[in-house]
Amino acid sequence: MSLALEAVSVSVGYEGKGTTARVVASGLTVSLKAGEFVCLLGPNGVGKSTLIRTLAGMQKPISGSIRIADTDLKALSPKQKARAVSVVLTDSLPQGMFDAYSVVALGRHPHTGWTGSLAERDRQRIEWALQAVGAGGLARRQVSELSDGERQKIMIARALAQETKLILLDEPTAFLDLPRRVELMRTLRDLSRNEGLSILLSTHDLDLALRSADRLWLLDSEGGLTTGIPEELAYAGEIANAFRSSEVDWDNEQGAFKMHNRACASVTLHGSGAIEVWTRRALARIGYEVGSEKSESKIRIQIEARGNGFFWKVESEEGSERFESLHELLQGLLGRSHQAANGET
Ligand SMILES: Nc1ncnc2c1ncn2[C@@H]1O[C@H](COP(=O)(O)OP(=O)(O)OP(=O)(O)O)[C@@H](O)[C@H]1O
Repeated sequence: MSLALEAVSVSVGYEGKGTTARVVASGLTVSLKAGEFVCLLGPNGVGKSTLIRTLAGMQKPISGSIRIADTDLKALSPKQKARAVSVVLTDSLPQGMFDAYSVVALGRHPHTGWTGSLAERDRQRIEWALQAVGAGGLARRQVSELSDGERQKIMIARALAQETKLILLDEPTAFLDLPRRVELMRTLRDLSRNEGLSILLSTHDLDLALRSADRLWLLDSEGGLTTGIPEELAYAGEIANAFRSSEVDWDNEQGAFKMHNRACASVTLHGSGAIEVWTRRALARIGYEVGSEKSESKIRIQIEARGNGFFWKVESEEGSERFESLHELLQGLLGRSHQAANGET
């Protein structure tokens, strides 16, 4: 399969004052296949934006070579580059007195003549790009009057209007609410599959990336880059390593980070279905660890069905208590913790 993008031994960073460069990440050898949808993940400040800007030819690599569709990036003229790769940066949302259609039309620049006048084909592509990101209704609105999320969509439509086979996006979901983030990821993934576009996007949305990317590029705080399919990287503990922190633990069964458990007591929990899941989460939130049946926990919580709802029975050395709601259960347990902390019996 041909490669849409290939980086060999690339170091990225910034020219320092004098001769020393500030290297952010080095020795990066990585590629993006045609039609592949890849998410770039990594903790704050590891160099995701720097890498995206470098791969897009907006800043020079400190060393190494970058090829786009088998051509050295350095050999491309600005117009050839604009036909080969489009970029969406979060810090470049459009301002000013333009309507959204005009901003998307700017994406046609590499395809129009020197007058910039739009042919029928250009107009069709602009319409298609607006529809593809669900922004058809925004076309005649002034960009200065759009929300950040709406302007983000317009910038993505502009990149689509540019009609490149390679699209690089830096945190395109940053301003979107959860349903819009899911929609956008799905749209981009479908575009890569249906239109054969190669898409690389950086994101902090780990869960969405795990669920939608064909492959992940994982940049760690030592500047190392690990790539692989999401499930293999998660299972092998690579994601946990890249985001290691004293505040969170990676839960390999849930495929998510959870807050580091500073458990004040252990309980056993008996129940099933969604109510069991949410009871478990509520207990974890107030610092109770749910142990297995074999654990030495002295508190046993049983969830029982009652009519359309549930009640919670708590058995311990102090006797048995019944709580009519999850809220009451938590109040009861917090009362116990408080008494224990004050040495009361
Ligand atoms: N113009 C610049 N000049 C010098 N250093 C910079 C410049 N821009 C960014 N940096 C530094 O480069 C490093 C990587 O920054 P970058 O923005 O690429 O990280 P990131 O992974 O995208 O972070 P985040 O997840 O917070 O967006 C940081 O230490 C940052 O301070």
